[in-house]
Amino acid sequence: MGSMFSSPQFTKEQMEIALTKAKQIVSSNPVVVFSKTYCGYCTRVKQLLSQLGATFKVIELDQESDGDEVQQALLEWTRQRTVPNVFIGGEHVGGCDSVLEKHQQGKLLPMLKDAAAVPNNPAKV
Ligand SMILES: N[C@@H](CCC(=O)N[C@@H](CS)C(=O)NCC(=O)O)C(=O)O
Repeated sequence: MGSMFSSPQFTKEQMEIALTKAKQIVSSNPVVVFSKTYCGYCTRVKQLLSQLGATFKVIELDQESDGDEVQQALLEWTRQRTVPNVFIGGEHVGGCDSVLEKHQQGKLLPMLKDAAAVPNNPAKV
């Protein structure tokens, strides 16, 4: 019995590699959406970011050979296992609910601007 974040199916080295990869992607892109192609919540987030004119990097975990390791690494890093798992400006934002909430609060576009993920005069949604 390990902690709730233990990952008996992967080696420590696999997890280190996956975490390093996830952090490298997050630090080198203004917006990152860890996603799965069949996930409707992911589609919603990608749609909203597109409507806002944002540049964003999508990692479809169900299409990556190391997707399960990366998902496990994201759980250990962010305490979130589900997709979408969204980062803006290197900061963890959360899932679809969190992103939509930020948008409803009028906070999403400013975050995207701060991260230089949108042009100066993006379309309003
Ligand atoms: N409340 C979450 C729902 C996300 C969710 O349920 N995602 C599903 C896929 S549609 C998931 O990650 N399931 C676990 C998995 O795919 O490993 C959100 O707003 O992002």
